[in-house]
Amino acid sequence: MTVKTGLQVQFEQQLGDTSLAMDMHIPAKGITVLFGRSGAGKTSVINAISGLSQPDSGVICLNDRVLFHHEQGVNLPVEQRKVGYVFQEARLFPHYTVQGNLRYGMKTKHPRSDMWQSVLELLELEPLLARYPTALSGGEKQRVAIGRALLSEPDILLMDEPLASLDLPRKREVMPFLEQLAERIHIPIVYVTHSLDELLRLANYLILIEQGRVLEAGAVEQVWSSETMRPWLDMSERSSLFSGRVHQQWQSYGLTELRLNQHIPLWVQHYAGAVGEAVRVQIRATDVSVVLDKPKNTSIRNILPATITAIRHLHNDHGGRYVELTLRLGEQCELWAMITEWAWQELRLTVGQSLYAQIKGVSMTQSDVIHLGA
Ligand SMILES: Nc1ncnc2c1ncn2[C@@H]1O[C@H](COP(=O)(O)OP(=O)(O)OP(=O)(O)O)[C@@H](O)[C@H]1O
Repeated sequence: MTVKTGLQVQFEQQLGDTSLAMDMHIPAKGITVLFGRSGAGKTSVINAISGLSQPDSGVICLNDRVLFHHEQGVNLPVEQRKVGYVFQEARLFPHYTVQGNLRYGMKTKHPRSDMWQSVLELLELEPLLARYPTALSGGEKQRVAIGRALLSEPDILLMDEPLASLDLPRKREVMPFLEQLAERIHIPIVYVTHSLDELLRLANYLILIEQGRVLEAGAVEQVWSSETMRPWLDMSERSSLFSGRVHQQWQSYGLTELRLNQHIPLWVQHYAGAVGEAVRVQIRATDVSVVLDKPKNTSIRNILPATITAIRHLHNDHGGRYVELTLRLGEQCELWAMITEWAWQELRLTVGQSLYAQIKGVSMTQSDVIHLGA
């Protein structure tokens, strides 16, 4: 195996009746989400990386450090792997204050003050330092657990469903801190989740796992639109993901113009971001319609030239019939539109046909635009 930066994971492991055969590369920076059904093998990957379990064969390398190499007999113990681990439950020591919990995992009792300070600031922990865990909310506990993991100065951060035990308001409270992590912490972050919402908000890179194997891996926008993702998304959730940037603000109308994949303009409801800020945009297939001739005098603000690249007939359990169109907007830029069978038939749509995609600016709200970085 050639040494690349980031994490190389290739191993086989028999766990009860399950045979795992994992092979993946995790980028050196950003959040990599491991996604898949219960029992697919996500936690087993985390355990193999951290050293909590030992594969039967294979190699695990973090940058140029070998953590596990079956043939060479290398199997670094957990404490030498420089791994930060955040579990579903915060697992704080109840008899220590937040400050005591944070100091617990630190290598030196007198850490570099800039490190201590930046973790406190990143996770807004300063006001909590004197409290005991019993006086913290679930979300606050998780922020302390993340802080404790970061203060151990790890080379990689592993997070196994860190929001799963929190209710929705607490999840929303912690999510912005997690979004910040990818921008501010320059180590690989591996994040296990079942939640599509967490995946959409946090993943830079996505690895789909099924029955102990990697089904698909790549940039989240690319994996999201792959066939492998289809079983996860019911019709109302079918959507396209784009990376883009804030291009201009039109304050008097409360609108923001984004540019998708650098050049495709998209007006959305006001998004509070600076010009140039990187964003991810989710466009639901049910919010996209098509028209053969460029419309005039229309209320719709986004009218984009497109070509049909695929047509798929779908039906739901309630007898509803739909047609899903894949529309090419530009190089590596595909948009889905969901229309009725009736419209498909009347417009005589065919693959290769040129037309216009229409997206109502008012249907694109703050929650569809996700901050990615400056
Ligand atoms: N120690 C073990 N002994 C026997 N089987 C195991 C052991 N650990 C895990 N397994 C099995 O290996 C498979 C993968 O488990 P793993 O916990 O990695 O899945 P997962 O994708 O993380 O699931 P979940 O999302 O439910 O946590 C499962 O079928 C599980 O039952």
